[in-house]
Amino acid sequence: MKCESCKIAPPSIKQPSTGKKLCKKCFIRDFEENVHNLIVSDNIFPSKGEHVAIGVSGGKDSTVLLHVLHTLNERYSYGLNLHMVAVDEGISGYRDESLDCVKYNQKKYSLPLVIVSFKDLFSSSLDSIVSRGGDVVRTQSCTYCGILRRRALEEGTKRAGCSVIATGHNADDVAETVLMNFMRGDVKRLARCSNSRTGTSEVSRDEDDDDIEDGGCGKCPARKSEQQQKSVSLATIPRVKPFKTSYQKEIVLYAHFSGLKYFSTECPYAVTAFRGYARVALQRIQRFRSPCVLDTIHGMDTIASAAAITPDRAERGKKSKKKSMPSSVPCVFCGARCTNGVCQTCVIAECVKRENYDVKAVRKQLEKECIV
Ligand SMILES: Nc1ncnc2c1ncn2[C@@H]1O[C@H](COP(=O)(O)OP(=O)(O)OP(=O)(O)O)[C@@H](O)[C@H]1O
Repeated sequence: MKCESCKIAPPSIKQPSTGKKLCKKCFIRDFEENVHNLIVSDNIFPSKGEHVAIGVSGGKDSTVLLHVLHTLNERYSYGLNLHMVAVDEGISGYRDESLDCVKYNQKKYSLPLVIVSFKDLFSSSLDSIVSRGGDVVRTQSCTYCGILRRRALEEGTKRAGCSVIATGHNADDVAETVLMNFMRGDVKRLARCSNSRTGTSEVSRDEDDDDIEDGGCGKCPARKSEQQQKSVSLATIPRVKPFKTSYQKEIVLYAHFSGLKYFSTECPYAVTAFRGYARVALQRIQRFRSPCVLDTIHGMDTIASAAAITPDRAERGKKSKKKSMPSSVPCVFCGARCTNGVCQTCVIAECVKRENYDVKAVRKQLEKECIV
């Protein structure tokens, strides 16, 4: 039997997305070409010379992203200046080990690396936030972590002098997010969550997250300092997902065939959050209808673009603008756009600082103290 692509080498794998039997070399090339095609068709990196911060956790997705972007940047002369940004949340026995992989890859690719830690930014590691917050925080640790991590990733991006963040979110992640937002009836997030490039200045930060369990903007610092004031203009750092249409299974196979070194242990705080239900549902449906992941994404893209361009919808949008879209305002602490005057990241950072994990109560206090 011969590889269905080159018709020369024996096949090593049945490609999960197409069912084609491919040899190792053709599989790798095909994976890379698919990512390149998305980068070109979605104009993911519009400017040559752009400084791109790759969010690297040491896990499989971001390790493969680093390798593929490095490869494609050279092969197709994108002219990108690649940087690595890692967030140390302070999870002992987990993040410290995955950061070893990050450091190994930093040497391998000789790219600049910035590491930002929760301890540095929020004066507490995730371990101590969880141990001080008890069950209330433990059950929502992914939400706390996601919101603060996103803020940290942006701070790292700024420190690295980059204008865009690339993350390893893959097709499975994006399809799960579409389902989650759909099931929550969160139309605003739904309209954006399948975009391969997000984070524009018109969008309220509180509505512009993609991988956070329970909302939150991740865009603003905890305290309004002179240096952070300067960062306000960077509160709109765009984020790109070059793996938006790459299956998780193929990313793992790619890492294996390319001999990439990554950290694969599950985070000790991983809980069965809402995302878990969406994941299980998609996995079950995939057994009967294998393309359902990409179909969900493409379906969402089509609906989102149709909704944006239908003239009658635009007309209705104008008429009902005031009612349907609460206008976004700058957060009083950091200036990032939000809906209530204090963005969710500042609220969460304040919860950590005050050691009061009643998020609603802290929000109320902050609003009372800060919004006249
Ligand atoms: N600690 C971190 N530092 C820097 N970037 C991160 C970190 N954690 C996550 N990211 C970025 O966010 C993306 C999605 O992370 P998430 O934890 O949801 O997925 P994952 O499948 O575990 O990713 P990975 O396999 O890369 O760890 C990662 O691919 C990476 O680009």
